[in-house]
Amino acid sequence: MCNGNRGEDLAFQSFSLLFIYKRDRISSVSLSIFIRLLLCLCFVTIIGCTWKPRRMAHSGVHKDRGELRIHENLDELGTDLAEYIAELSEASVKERGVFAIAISGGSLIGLMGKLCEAPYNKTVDWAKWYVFWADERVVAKTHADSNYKLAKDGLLSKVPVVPSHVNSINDSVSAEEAADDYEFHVRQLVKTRTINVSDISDCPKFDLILLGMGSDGHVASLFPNHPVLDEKDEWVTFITDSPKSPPERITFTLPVINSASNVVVVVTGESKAEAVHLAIDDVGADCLSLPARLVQPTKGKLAWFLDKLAASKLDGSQFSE
Ligand SMILES: O=C(O)[C@H](O)[C@@H](O)[C@H](O)[C@H](O)COP(=O)(O)O
Repeated sequence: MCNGNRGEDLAFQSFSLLFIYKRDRISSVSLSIFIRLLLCLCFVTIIGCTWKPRRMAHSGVHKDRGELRIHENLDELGTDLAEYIAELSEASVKERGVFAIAISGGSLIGLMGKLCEAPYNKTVDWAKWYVFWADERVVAKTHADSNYKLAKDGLLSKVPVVPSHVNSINDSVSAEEAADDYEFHVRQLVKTRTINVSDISDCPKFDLILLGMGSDGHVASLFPNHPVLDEKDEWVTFITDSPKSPPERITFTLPVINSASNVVVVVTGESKAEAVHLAIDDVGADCLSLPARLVQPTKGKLAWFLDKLAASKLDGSQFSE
């Protein structure tokens, strides 16, 4: 019972006890034991009234589109996402001694914010993190459109990552040169196994690639019907005609995304519900051009972190608890 009645009951019990003590002269020892028990009862009652279990609105495994983690609200999604990333980090550091994570831009960074709070700001082995971008806008790193600036301001400046482990793009060259330069840099870190390598495709095998998704189903800077979706050899490519501003970007290609050990797609809001439905449910051939539909890790694990609004058009019959 978590309401005022409990408080009244406790007050009545305490008063009754004091009355009996005076009348029957109960020993002060028994009285102090009883009062301690009463205080413990109060504490347990208060905890019982305030503790909220971390509730996931729904979780399940889609028959071939990975794990769905659907949340009531952004706060709960952020808590679950932080825990998920922390667990992947711990497992990777244990296995490989490092955690190579590639992030995207957009609302994803804000939803990662709980990693900057207790306990993760202290429990995550941040010194073992190597941070990369799954896509980046070709603008100065100080520009408001920069994904590096977004992540630095919203996450990296608040946790003790090693600055030299933060791998941003060369922002002083053209989009094509920035893509070539970034790919060369990734190749060097694959050689040292800071980034793992896929035993199937020789692609870099990031421990985790975090993606957002647009309402058109784009992920990273891979947009619908764009030729870069067919890029099979390069690890990092570039576009100069992004339908989402700014126009010039570099991006991981699908072979790199699908070689990752873990891919997480974080999508929130009703405006994305149709794209989520097309990216996850079996809706026939017309969804195959959707970039998010083409995210299908070869051996890695795919997980979707959704709020209820983004998940509102999903066909629940296609996934099991
Ligand atoms: O550089 C970018 O623009 C992002 O990497 C992009 O892929 C983003 O993740 C999606 O557009 C979703 O963005 P929102 O979550 O902000 O809608």
